[in-house]
Amino acid sequence: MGIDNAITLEGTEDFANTMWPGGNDHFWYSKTVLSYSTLVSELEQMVVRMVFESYGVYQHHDSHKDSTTYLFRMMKYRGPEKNEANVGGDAHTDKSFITVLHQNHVSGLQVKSKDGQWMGFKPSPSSFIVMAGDALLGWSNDRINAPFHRVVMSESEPRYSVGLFSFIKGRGKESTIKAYCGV
Ligand SMILES: O=C(O)CCC(=O)C(=O)O
Ligand SMILES: [Fe+2]
Repeated sequence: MGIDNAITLEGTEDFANTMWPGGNDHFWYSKTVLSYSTLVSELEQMVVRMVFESYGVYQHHDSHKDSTTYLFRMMKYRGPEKNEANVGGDAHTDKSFITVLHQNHVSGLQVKSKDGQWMGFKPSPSSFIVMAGDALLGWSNDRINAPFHRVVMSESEPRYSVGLFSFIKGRGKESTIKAYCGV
């Protein structure tokens, strides 16, 4: 399930109205998603500022920020039944510029290293995972890798995760690092 324009009240209310048509008690939901997405978008923006700064293109940061939109997604993965194949998620890279993931205490997310090893980790409910997506790979002219990742469920408890995905609206190659610096 995904919510477009997740850092605007219109976006979160649109979603709540679709999920609970005619209901008027879902305002708490829109407000909760809005405040979560807004806070996590500040983390995303801090990472973007660091990236722009480290490549010496900080002067382009404001226009990038103005054209950023956020998608919020909630996920639930149940534990596998006996002898059942993986019930998690297939390996993929994200289409986003940056993805910020947060989850409960049940492990399952694995990230593929550049040398092809799948790496799992012990999750912490007070940590966030920040990952580059395909749009950042393209923006950086292949300097920043968008890692393959997947969810492999082995525990019986359900795994809950939420993701905030940033996207750049309506921008093409004219706003990539190559266009800024020629490399
Ligand atoms: O559930 C997770 O932690 C990962 C989800 C994911 O990879 C995605 O939604 O693109
Ligand atoms: Fe993903």
